[in-house]
Amino acid sequence: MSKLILIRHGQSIWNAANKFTGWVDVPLSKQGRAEAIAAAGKLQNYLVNVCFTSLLIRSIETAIICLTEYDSVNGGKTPILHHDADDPQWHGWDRYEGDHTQELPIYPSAALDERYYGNLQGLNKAETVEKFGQAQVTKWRRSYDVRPPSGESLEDTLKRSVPYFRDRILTHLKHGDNVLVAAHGNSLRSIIKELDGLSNEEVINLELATAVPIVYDVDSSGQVSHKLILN
Ligand SMILES: O=C(O)[C@@H](CO)OP(=O)(O)O
Repeated sequence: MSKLILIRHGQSIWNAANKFTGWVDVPLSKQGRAEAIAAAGKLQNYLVNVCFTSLLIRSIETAIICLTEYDSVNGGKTPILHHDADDPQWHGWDRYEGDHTQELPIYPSAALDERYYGNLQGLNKAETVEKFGQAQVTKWRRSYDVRPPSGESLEDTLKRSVPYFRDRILTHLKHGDNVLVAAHGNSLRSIIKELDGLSNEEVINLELATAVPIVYDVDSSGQVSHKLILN
């Protein structure tokens, strides 16, 4: 049985400032780094073989912290980021084959990025409620198929994150790898919607705390059989 570990990044500086963040590439706050270190402690009994993150630094920082605090988690291997070789500015290190006995691959992908928050990005959430009302802002933040102005709905996010999950992440799980996925509130809500079979209405109430690992058991056919939240 493989382990799938999902973790929302630790608190970012804009989480602390209560700002809509989306694709703005804000780093972890000091508290967020401490949360990620605490999460690493909870993962001490889980050996990770491969890791996936978004392109955003808050998810990468969280992954790196989780994978560098304890040798029992990284198996004594060095985590190495494998960047997207399609970028025209790419330096060509993808030609580096690596040594899987010494190195733990981390694959960053835009498919796991936070939901694009459009015109709300950078705005304070409380001030946005004052301006547009709680009902409208709740619709923008939590409904399944309503888009925030010029942004992505959860459904839009699901349409990029879930195929990536099925193609890339589930393939590793079926082959017996334990996988860490460090991503975002809404990219993970969309993946959990699929894994837990939540309806469009049920997912509205799904909230993920920062840096709390969620561990699923996955068998070789890709079936999920157990869910454990490491509070
Ligand atoms: O601002 C964001 O990008 C997200 C996550 O922090 O916010 P929300 O809780 O509204 O999905």
